[in-house]
Amino acid sequence: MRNDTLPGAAPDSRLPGFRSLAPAERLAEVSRLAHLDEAEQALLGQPGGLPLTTANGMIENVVGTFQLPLGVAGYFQLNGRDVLVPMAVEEPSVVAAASFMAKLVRACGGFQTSSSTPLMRAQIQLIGVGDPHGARLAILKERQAIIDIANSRDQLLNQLGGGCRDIEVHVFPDTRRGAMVVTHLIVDVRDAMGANTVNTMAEAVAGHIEQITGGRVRLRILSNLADLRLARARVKVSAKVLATDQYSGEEVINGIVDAYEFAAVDPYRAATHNKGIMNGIDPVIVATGNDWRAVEAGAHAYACRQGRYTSLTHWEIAADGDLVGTLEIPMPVGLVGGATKTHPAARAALKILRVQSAQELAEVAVAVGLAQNMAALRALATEGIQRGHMALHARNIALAAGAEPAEMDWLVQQMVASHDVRVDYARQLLAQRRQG
Ligand SMILES: CC(C)(COP(=O)([O-])OP(=O)([O-])OC[C@H]1O[C@@H](n2cnc3c(N)ncnc32)[C@H](O)[C@@H]1OP(=O)([O-])[O-])[C@@H](O)C(=O)NCCC(=O)NCCSC(=O)C[C@@](C)(O)CC(=O)[O-]
Ligand SMILES: NC(=O)C1=CN([C@@H]2O[C@H](COP(=O)(O)OP(=O)(O)OC[C@H]3O[C@@H](n4cnc5c(N)ncnc54)[C@H](OP(=O)(O)O)[C@@H]3O)[C@@H](O)[C@H]2O)C=CC1
Repeated sequence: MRNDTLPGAAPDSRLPGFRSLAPAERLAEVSRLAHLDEAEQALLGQPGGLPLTTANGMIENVVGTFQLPLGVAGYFQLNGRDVLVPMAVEEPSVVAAASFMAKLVRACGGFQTSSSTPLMRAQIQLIGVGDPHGARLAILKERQAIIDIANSRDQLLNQLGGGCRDIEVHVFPDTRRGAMVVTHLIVDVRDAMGANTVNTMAEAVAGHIEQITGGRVRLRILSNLADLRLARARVKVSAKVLATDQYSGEEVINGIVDAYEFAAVDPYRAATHNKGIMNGIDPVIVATGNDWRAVEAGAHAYACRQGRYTSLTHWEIAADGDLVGTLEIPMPVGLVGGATKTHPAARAALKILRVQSAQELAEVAVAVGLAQNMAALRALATEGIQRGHMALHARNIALAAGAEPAEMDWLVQQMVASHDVRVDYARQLLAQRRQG
């Protein structure tokens, strides 16, 4: 049984004083809270968290490793459970925004999350049949035989309670290359992302499908539109909690719902709105060694499922006046396979998250995506994105302008106070200071 009340767990989402610590002190604090051992702590503290020998085994033609900052967002509350969220990302204000929303949402009961069974689809493309609808029924008649062949390829997955569960057959009678009959294997991949698992099964059943139909199989590959593997998060936030110094809670709620409606009707806005959601999701996917291209592809394809690109979130006003936000998207992530097992920092990130199944990880990612969208809409619908974002971006600008560590805080304060966060202005300030 997991201990859901960590020693040192904050009564709210703040990690008191955390942001003013040095990185090594923050790591020591997270290690204490997440029970990281000395080896894990040393690994996260070293550049990139990835030894070159391991990197060399992961991809081809390795010449080095590429590093990203790893931050930790304050405690998210998911179904009553406290979760520290590691986020690997290059963009300023993302970790701050996630932490901020974790704090606001906690005051209203936290995130409610759920997820479907981890079902992935593999597609087997069949061509060269004159009677595609007849071929479809012939394949469906062999449903159990096809499932059995698929399952014969992964005994371990079967033992773990997963495996091929069903098939679907889709007919495209009229493509420019003639009729196509596409068989889907529906596979419960348990705690794997599942691409390799289902691809192996798709290749295994191809010969049988050719025998049944007399056609020719071409592609045998998973679909990244993982619409049967959904993770969901919901928040309900009161006007009181959302109010700012300048805007009442009701104004903030109406602003967020207007912003949502804009994204719901206009694909130009929806692309940016959904990018804001992925600002939360991708850093969790990257930190845990998962395939962010697969998650991105699935999310954007899902956003188009009604024939037009639209918002992935929904924002509504409940009967009691509270703001209700929901997000339901494909979340093909794993705890085994891919880099999740080989990248040592990814293993440490999973330990910080204390997730025990791919479904739990999927639920965390979707909650952080919803939080990130809420933070962006709250800022956009009120004072605008630039003040909060640029104040944090100012550190990047100061670095780009060549500030030394001792000059950093001073330079950031100067730029933020004058509402002018630009490299040339930063250089000018530095030159003036250095001239005395
Ligand atoms: C940036 C904030 C949070 C400032 O928010 P604020 O109210 O100006 O700052 P604050 O100092 O009063 O802090 C409020 C809380 O934010 C967190 N926080 C604040 N600073 C830090 C920090 N340094 N380190 C860690 N946590 C921080 C922390 O939780 C803090 O609470 P406290 O701990 O003080 O009780 C807010 O303005 C915000 O949420 N803005 C949105 C930022 C955002 O969305 N960034 C993404 C980049 S823009 C983009 O790519 C997407 C977009 C916008 O185009 C998507 C779209 O269009 O929909
Ligand atoms: N279009 C795409 O998105 C594509 C992505 N990929 C890549 O595929 C990789 C992910 O593939 P994936 O299949 O997850 O990786 P793996 O094949 O490495 O891992 C899955 C295997 O792990 C074993 N396993 C052990 N424990 C479990 C468990 N609890 N639950 C489930 N399986 C378990 C299973 O059996 P056994 O040990 O018997 O194999 C399973 O087949 C990623 O690197 C991704 O980038 C590849 C091709 C295309």
